[in-house]
Amino acid sequence: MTVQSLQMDPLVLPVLLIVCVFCISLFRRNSLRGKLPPGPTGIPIVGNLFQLPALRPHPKLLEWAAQYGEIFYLKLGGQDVVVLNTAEAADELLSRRSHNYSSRPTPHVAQDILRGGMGLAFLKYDTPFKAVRKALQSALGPGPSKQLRQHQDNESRVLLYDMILHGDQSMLQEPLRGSHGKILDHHWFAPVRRYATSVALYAMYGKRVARFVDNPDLHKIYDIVDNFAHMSQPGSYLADVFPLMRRLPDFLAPWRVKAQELHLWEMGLWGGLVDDCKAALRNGEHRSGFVGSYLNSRTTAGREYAPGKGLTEDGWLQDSLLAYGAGSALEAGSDTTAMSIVTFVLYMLSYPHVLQKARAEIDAVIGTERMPDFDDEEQLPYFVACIKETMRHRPATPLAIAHATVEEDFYKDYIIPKGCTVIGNVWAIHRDPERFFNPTAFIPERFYQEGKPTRWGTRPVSDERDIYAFGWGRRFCQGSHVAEASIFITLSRILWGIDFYAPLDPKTKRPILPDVANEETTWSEGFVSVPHTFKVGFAPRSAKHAELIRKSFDGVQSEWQLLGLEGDDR
Ligand code: HEM
Repeated sequence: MTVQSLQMDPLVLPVLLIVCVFCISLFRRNSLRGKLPPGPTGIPIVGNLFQLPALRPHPKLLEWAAQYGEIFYLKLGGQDVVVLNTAEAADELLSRRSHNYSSRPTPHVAQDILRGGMGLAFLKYDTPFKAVRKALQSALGPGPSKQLRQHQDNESRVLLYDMILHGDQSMLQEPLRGSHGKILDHHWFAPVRRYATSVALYAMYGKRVARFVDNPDLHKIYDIVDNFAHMSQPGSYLADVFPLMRRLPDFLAPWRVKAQELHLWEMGLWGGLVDDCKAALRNGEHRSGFVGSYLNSRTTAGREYAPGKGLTEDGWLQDSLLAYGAGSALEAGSDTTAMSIVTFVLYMLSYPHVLQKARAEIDAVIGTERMPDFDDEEQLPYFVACIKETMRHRPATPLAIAHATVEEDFYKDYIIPKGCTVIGNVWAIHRDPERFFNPTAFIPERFYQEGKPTRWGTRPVSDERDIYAFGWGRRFCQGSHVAEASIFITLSRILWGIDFYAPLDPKTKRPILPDVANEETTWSEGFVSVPHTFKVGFAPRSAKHAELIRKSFDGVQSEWQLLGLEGDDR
């Protein structure tokens, strides 16, 4: 073909251009793939999707961490995924470069449809997210969260009373099912969950949970949490992984119709709680809690009426976004806290010599005339070390919540693509033998120095961190101050005042307990991995302890009355 003939054919130039663009993109893709972190080989189209158990991914990710080291790459359907397995790599990318690593991968069905695009935990890193996070900081930040402590103090007194009342019930009968078929109203997990939900409900809406047996409102909260956890699980919907499926019409996409229905059902609860705070404000009632005070400020700024799911022109959260912001915080704070308390009880029963040492410390500092208080924390370094070691050994969220990149980035020799899911592998980091001697053993002493207060070591600042149970950077758990205070006050008081014991095997006379090391039989699936129910009995440690617990429960009832809050109904 001559230059002359090329000039003559008008189609040649565009075809050449297309071929060039194709070659350049193929070359770029190949060179990019060459620089991706190493990882297991997948199969075409689905990549590694079927190699990773969707509901219990952390053991497999630990296995790959041992094989590939600090960073590895997976392809899950169309999604790039990078997994960070050392504290150094995760701190560098998720904390120090958090301007780029603070977005989220979006589970399409759970976030875009079920949550109407407003669920806080999966909001992209943009203006609405920043506005919600900033607003919530006024209730959950280090300073404001201290104002919640009086309430946590009171609710923990109710929890102690409930445990005494519960006695051996869990050991003597199989747990009765609650109204929605899942909540175990008469199992000892129920009063612990009540405590955690009540604290979060008060922090958000100035209300409390006064009963846990046959309480449909409480069950609805648990239903919403369960449902979201299930629907947001990777692998639940093909439409999450293959975007083309999102174009199917409704009659071929029943998941969309179902998620739309459930969105209305969720809004009934979260929107109703906001409406309730609005009504209280209009009636001139003082309501503590984030939503009440946010609405108060918004009204003063002339934005009383702000329907919608985004932000007003001057940056206030509109009603639906406010409803989901508060609702998401309540969800995030309920089961994580409750199950951290339950997990601690399981570990203390599994390691009686540790329980004995922690209790001896508490007894020596507190005595029998009063209960432990927040101010006692520095005097209880071994006990705090036990909490930390439990959170290290069994973090409630073994993979935290995945982050996502906003822009392409480089780490060492590797490229991290734009829009890549980035998992901070808490499970592998907490089991890194370079960091923790004999990591599978439960040894609170690793965090303990006699005579020195134990730092929590859970803060976002990388250099002061021991453990990563609350995640990283600009997505770091916003409720960590509330969570730590709850865990400290409830558990120090339980160890102080209550004897807890597992049933004994009639033949061996050994306690019947789930094995903490058995992943499948002891721990639930799901992104919050918690113990399956197990039997425990509770009794006051002495008549004196019992009297103090009962008196303080009565005292709290008077306080609820003074505060205009519902009294406990048992
Ligand atoms: C032991 C109890 C808790 C644990 C283990 C826990 C753990 C976590 C983790 C791992 C994350 C994700 C962090 C990341 O993306 O890097 C998170 C996010 C969050 N947590 Fe917690 N949490 C607990 C209690 C609470 C409480 C009590 C509240 C509030 C009352 C709360 C509110 C939140 C919120 C609002 C987020 C979402 C932050 C975002 O996406 O930007 N959490 N939590």
